[in-house]
Amino acid sequence: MTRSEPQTEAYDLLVLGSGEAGKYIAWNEAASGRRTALIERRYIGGSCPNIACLPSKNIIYSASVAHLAGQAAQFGLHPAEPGVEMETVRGRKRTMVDGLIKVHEGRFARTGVELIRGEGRFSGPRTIEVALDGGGVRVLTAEHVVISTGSRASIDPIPGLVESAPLTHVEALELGVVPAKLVVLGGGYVGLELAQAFRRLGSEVTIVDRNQRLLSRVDEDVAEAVTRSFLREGIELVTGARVTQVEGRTGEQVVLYLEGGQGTPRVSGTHLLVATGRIPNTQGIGLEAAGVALTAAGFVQVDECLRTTAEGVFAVGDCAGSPHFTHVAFDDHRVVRETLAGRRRVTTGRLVPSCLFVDPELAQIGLSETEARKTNTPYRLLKLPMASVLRAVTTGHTEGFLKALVGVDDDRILGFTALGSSAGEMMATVQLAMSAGLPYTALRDSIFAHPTYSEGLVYLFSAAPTRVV
Ligand SMILES: Cc1cc2nc3c(=O)[nH]c(=O)nc-3n(C[C@H](O)[C@H](O)[C@H](O)COP(=O)(O)OP(=O)(O)OC[C@H]3O[C@@H](n4cnc5c(N)ncnc54)[C@H](O)[C@@H]3O)c2cc1C
Ligand SMILES: NC(=O)c1ccc[n+]([C@@H]2O[C@H](COP(=O)([O-])OP(=O)(O)OC[C@H]3O[C@@H](n4cnc5c(N)ncnc54)[C@H](O)[C@@H]3O)[C@@H](O)[C@H]2O)c1
Repeated sequence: MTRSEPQTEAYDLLVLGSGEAGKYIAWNEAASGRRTALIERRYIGGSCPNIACLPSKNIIYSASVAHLAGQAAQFGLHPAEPGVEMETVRGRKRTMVDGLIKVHEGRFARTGVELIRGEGRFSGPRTIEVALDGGGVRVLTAEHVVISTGSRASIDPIPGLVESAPLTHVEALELGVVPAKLVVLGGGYVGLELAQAFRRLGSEVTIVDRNQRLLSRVDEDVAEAVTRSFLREGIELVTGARVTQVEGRTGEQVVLYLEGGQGTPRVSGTHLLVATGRIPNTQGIGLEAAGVALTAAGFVQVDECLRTTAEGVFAVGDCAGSPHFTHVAFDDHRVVRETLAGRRRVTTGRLVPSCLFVDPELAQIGLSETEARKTNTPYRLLKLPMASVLRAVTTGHTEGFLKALVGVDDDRILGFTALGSSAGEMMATVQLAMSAGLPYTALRDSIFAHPTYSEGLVYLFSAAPTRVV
């Protein structure tokens, strides 16, 4: 008996993966009348609302409440009996995620995007075969296709690592128990945020990183301040370490054998979290059949308008090698939207902010001091301790500093770093000034409400040495 081949169904637009850029492109195009389908194998709305940004910030917030509760006496309150119910912490996160999924489903329905649940794979140019979740196959083709398949946690080929069944962020954010002793491999964004959160929820935590210091790409004074605050909270750090072997199983007992690492031969724990970077989801999805080329690093090769090497096919977000942030993926959607509309918007020259959600928070935009020195860019340096920001004095959150680089030939703001409470919010104000090309004096001379954290910007920029004309 021969099985009949599924008929090819024609669309105006197909999107593979429902991450940030992909979903917005789909919603936008469908709302303007194009017949659009989006294929998603698991996470409605992509990683951000399901397994990444938002659930991690939800759990980080629970951890910060636990941390504050531990300091109750300082605020004149009777200290609460310490105790974290991780199942409740997880329940709060799950409720949020369920709500976000409903919001996404509503938007798919309202905009008229056909949401197809299944695993998609190119079978030819602008043609995708979908193995449907409920069984069966559909073959879809379209005038335009957007690849928005994201990335996943990378697991290095270290002997015994896979066998130890380590947690990635996905499993760590689903824990119903607080690990007694958590080893975090990788002290980057994911590692630092989750290490501090689990420490505050009650775990003993050790971070192991191959670099000589944490945050190797940020200015030394910033990295030192973050390191100090981590050590003060009792987080152990082993840097400059190469893991040669892993033994045991996560959830029971794991041992990491090290070379380097300031002479620490091994670290052990009950749980291992791997946070050593990302791998783009670009393998096994038939990109060869679609005529879509990859870069040497495995990202989809794109031009400044996010067009791939195949006519009519775009790639966006992590899989296209855009800086791995949800706000950048969102901007990728604008680039494709404008390109589809025949207008020009590009990815080059974007001012990309970042915010690391540790406490104190670390927000950065533009040029760092390290980059300025590397590129021989002259600058005036302004620095203000958070202890001089009156809002911080009222809350007691005085750790950290504000730092800005201002031009020497003009008054442009070249870069800004905030390490402190509400750092991300303060950065947004500076970012707006930078993108509008305003001189630093516009912030210096503004009237910001007192006492807000942003008021600190007035004091920071008032400290600028006068430009020699
Ligand atoms: C723990 C963690 C915390 C983070 N926190 C932040 C933060 O605070 N702020 C920030 O800006 N960024 C943060 N990021 C980064 C951010 O999550 C990513 O940059 C962003 O989600 C990338 O979006 P994307 O659209 O490229 O991919 P994704 O959101 O990963 O979407 C890709 C989607 O495609 C689907 N898919 C893949 N292949 C197929 C296929 N063959 N068929 C069907 N569907 C498929 C996947 O299931 C997924 O839903 C964090 C990342 C992690 C891991
Ligand atoms: N707040 C945010 O915006 C946020 C939060 C989480 C993640 N993200 C995004 O997700 C990306 C991925 O995060 P990540 O933390 O997985 O990667 P990362 O690149 O930020 O950090 C990886 C760290 O692991 C270390 N490392 C790599 N291999 C190692 C090994 N074998 N042994 C020891 N150390 C090793 C690296 O030296 C580095 O410090 C980030 O770059 C960021 O773009 C953003």
